[in-house]
Parts: sequence; C-alpha cells; structure tokens
Amino acid sequence: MPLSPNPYAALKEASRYVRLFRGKTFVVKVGGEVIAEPKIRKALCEQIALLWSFSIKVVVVHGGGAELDAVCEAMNIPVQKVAGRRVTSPEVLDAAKMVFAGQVHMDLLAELQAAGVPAVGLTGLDAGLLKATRRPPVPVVPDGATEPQLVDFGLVGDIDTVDPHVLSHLLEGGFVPVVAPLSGGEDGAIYNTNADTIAASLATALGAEKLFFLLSVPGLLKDVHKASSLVPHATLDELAAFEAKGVISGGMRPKVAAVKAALQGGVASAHLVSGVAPDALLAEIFTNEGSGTMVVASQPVTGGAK
Ligand SMILES: Nc1ncnc2c1ncn2[C@@H]1O[C@H](COP(=O)(O)OP(=O)(O)O)[C@@H](O)[C@H]1O
Ligand SMILES: CC(=O)N[C@@H](CCC(=O)OP(=O)(O)O)C(=O)O
Repeated sequence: MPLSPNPYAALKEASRYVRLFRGKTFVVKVGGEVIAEPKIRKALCEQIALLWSFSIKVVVVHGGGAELDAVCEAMNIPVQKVAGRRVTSPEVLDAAKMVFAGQVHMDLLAELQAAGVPAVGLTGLDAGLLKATRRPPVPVVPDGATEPQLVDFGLVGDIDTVDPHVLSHLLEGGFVPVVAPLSGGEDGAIYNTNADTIAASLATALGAEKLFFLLSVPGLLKDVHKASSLVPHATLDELAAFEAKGVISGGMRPKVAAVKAALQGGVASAHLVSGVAPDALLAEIFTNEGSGTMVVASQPVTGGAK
C-alpha cells in the first residue's frame, strides 16, 4: 500500500514507525531467487540502506538455493529436494560453499556497499556463530503425499547453538552483518543449513523485534496462483489451519516452520513480504496497511500498526 499522496501526511505516518523502531533489531532474510536479478537486488539494498539510516539494527541473511540449483546443473551435479528441502551430497556441499560464501554473498555485499551500507560478510562459521550437527535421517511427508518417508538430507546441519556475540559487536559498531547459509560442526565439519532456519535462529538469539522473509510472491497466499488472495495478518493458529488445508507447499514449508520457531522464541512479529515489488519492505514497516503478511504468536491484530 502506498503512503498517503500528501507528502506531509505520509511523513507523519512514517515518522511514527521511525521513532518506534529506532535502535531495534530487524533480521531480514532474502531468498536467492529474489537477489538473482541485479535491478531487484539494487532496489532491495536501497531499502535496507534506509532502515540502517534510521538507526534500525539490521542483520541480513541470504539464501542462494536457485543459484545453487543452476551451478549444480552446469556442473552435472544431481539436484534432489524433498518437501522443499535440498538433499546435500558432498558434491553439492562443495558447490554450496562456492555459491553461498562466494558469488551470491559477494554480489550482495557489493550492492549494499554501493547503497552506502557498511555491510560485513559472515558465514555461520565465523566466530562460532552457528554450531550444528548433521541431521540424522528423518520422517518427512513429501508434497502431495500423506504418508511420511524416511529421508537422509546428507550434509545438512541442524543448529545446536547460536553465539550472537560477533553480530552484537558489529551491530553496536554500526555495521550491517550479512550471513551466508553455512554452519560449522564441532568436528570442523561444514554443513549446509537452510537460510530461513538461520534467520529464525538469529532473530531469536538477538531478541529481534521483527523477522522478514523477502519473497518472489507478495506474502502468504490462500491460492498461490492469485496475488489477490494475500493474507495480510495471521496468528500461529491460523498458519496451522492453512497448513492443515494444504495451502502451504514447497519452499513455503520451511519458511512457515521458521516463522513459528521465531515467534515461539520471543520475536514479536514475522513478516512475509515481496522482495521484488517496489519498496514493499518499506511499506510493510512504515505504513499502517503494510504490504505483505504479518504473523504474530497469538493475539489478534486489530488493524492499525503493522
Ligand atoms: N501459500 C503460499 N503462499 C505463498 N507462496 C507459497 C505458498 N505455498 C507455496 N508457496 C511457494 O513458496 C515460494 C517461496 O519459497 P522459496 O521459493 O523457497 O523462497 P526462497 O527462495 O525465498 O526461500 C513461493 O514463491 C511460492 O511459489
Ligand atoms: C539445507 C538447505 O535447505 N539449504 C539451503 C540453503 C540456501 C537457502 O536456504 O536458499 P534460499 O533461501 O534461496 O532457498 C539450500 O541448499 O538451498
């Protein structure tokens, strides 16, 4: 939703939120698909620059799933996914290191620097930020199925501990940490970890006010093919009801799990927002109507401030 066409009314509406969120921590997760297109990446970095200039402490977590798919295809490495989650073979992990801590990471850092943001790149291995253990085979219900099957996701790390000190130091210094989706094992292993899960863990560990997932769709949709079916507000119970109805599939499943984890971990609200529509992130934060889906733990949102 656009701000009021009256510039002074718009300024007043936005300034209320600027005051409210000054000094607060926001975790912003950007999907690989969203930042693949240079113009969209630039527009997104400019929105992040504005948050930073309003003294909001921003932590960016990026994905790179789509880019990893493309690199695996180019290198003839088979890509396998179950219920929206990748199976990581040793060959896939090697490609993931190149893509997540390399190309996607550097391109995002460069664009943030260009937008005037003092961005600092990290992976979960830096200063012990994310410690993980390899996921054992787990029962999963594949999309479209009703019965679970036992799936070995390979070199995927489930997060055991988060040590957010390195992030707190950077945030206190005015920097914007940018985290790639790789984690470290106690034994020196490197694991592939879902970026949505990382974003939720970091938001919880930092006591973040808000967690954003920037998507290629406008938010949570009742019908994934209809942008007009956007759900503006939801509680965790409502999310569970959508899941039970089969409304949530593919890559939205790990996202909804991450939203739940963050809200149960004390994050005040999680937002599913377009990363491609112009200024959708700013509209979600600084307007009464917002632009995407705001999820809160339980209390009904009675309109007004997002
Ligand atoms: N109910 C839903 N509402 C919105 N998107 C959905 C829904 N169910 C499935 N999806 C799909 O999930 C995708 C988001 O997941 P994904 O592509 O993995 O994002 P990312 O790469 O940003 O992590 C959407 O682009 C959409 O195709
Ligand atoms: C274990 C796991 O799921 N790892 C993800 C990490 C990247 C990611 O999450 O990227 P997007 O946010 O762009 O989907 C993967 O390999 O795709």
